Amino acid sequence: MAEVTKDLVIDTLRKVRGPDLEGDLISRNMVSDVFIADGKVYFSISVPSERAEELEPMRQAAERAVKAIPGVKGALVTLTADRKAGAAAATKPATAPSQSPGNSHAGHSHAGHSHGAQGGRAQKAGVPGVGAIIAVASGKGGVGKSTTAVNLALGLMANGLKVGLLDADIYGPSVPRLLKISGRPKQIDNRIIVPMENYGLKSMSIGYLVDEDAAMIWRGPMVQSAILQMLREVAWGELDVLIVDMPPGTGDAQLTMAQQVPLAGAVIVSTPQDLALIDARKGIAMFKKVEVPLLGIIENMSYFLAPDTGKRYDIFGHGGARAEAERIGVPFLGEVPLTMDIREKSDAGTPVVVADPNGAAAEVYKGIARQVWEQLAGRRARPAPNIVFE
Ligand SMILES: Nc1ncnc2c1ncn2[C@@H]1O[C@H](COP(=O)(O)OP(=O)(O)OP(=O)(O)O)[C@@H](O)[C@H]1O
Repeated sequence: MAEVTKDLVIDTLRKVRGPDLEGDLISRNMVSDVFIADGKVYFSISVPSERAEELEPMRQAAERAVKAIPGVKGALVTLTADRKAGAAAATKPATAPSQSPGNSHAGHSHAGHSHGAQGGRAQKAGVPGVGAIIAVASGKGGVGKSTTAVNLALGLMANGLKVGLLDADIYGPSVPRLLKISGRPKQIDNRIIVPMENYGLKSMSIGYLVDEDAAMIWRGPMVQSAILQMLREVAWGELDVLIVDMPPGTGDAQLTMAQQVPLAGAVIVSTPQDLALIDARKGIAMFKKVEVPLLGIIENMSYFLAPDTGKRYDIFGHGGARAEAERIGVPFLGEVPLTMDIREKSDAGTPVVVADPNGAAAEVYKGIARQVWEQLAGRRARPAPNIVFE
């Protein structure tokens, strides 16, 4: 079979329309460098950050077009925020005039810093047998939050801890697929649900309980009670840590959830681009509001790791999350590379940490898991401070 070349990919992308159906991706100069390794094609498309969501179909069209090239075994296309070359990630983002992470992006009331203190953590009872509950959140969808949550949970297990995973994404549960679990959980005493288990990881998800479309029509209060039930009426047993895969975004629903679940800490997943970082700041502001300690930021799809040579390429403006974490004084927990392996293994329901436990990606997740655990331990050793950053 003919070898797939960069020129061939570029020619194909000339046929993919640009935003507003004007021109094509190449003539509009929107495509990053194209990498090809082992028949798989990787590149990113620059878009104005405010149009990212709306341009998702364009990303999909590009991915489809490239996958259709004879000889192409796979394509991984991401959107990146439109940032002119030269605006190094390490410098303060020129597009973000906000003064502090807590103010301008939260979209909620700015009235006073004591907000949320009354509804604060003290009132929330823990879950018997569960040592610590940690939320994995992201400001926006599609940054790889669920993939990170699952591999982080398995990474904690690989470090010798007893771990559970609660999928709090009622409208788009991904844990059943990521852990390749189907069927319904058992009930004991007509009330307590036995968590489902695969790879030694106990998990609970709305996807185990109702048919796919059923939860879509639920309203706020039903969603909340479902979450609390999955948290409290499940026979988790003794766990060192329960990871909660939060729903994406930072709206009121997420805020309520962050308020109701007795969280010991939160981890924010972000991609390197400004676009996701702005959203990450919203996530940080949200946890600050409900006084949940921020354990740190994980940068996902941070750099591209070529599968054949193992060489690292910083094609996505890598480093944005680390710089942002440093700027606002939040721990930086680590960088996860963009690899076809992570995507394919996730999609097949065999997360890399179990599929290839000694591989490079698994080591990355295990390292991040150690960082998370250390952050948590560090915070517990100190007499619970209310304000955890700034
Ligand atoms: N480091 C990575 N390398 C390659 N692909 C990745 C990586 N992280 C996540 N992905 C892929 O990106 C896609 C989105 O990931 P995931 O579903 O975890 O995101 P999410 O933020 O939880 O999304 P949503 O908000 O829609 O639930 C998936 O196809 C996943 O396999």
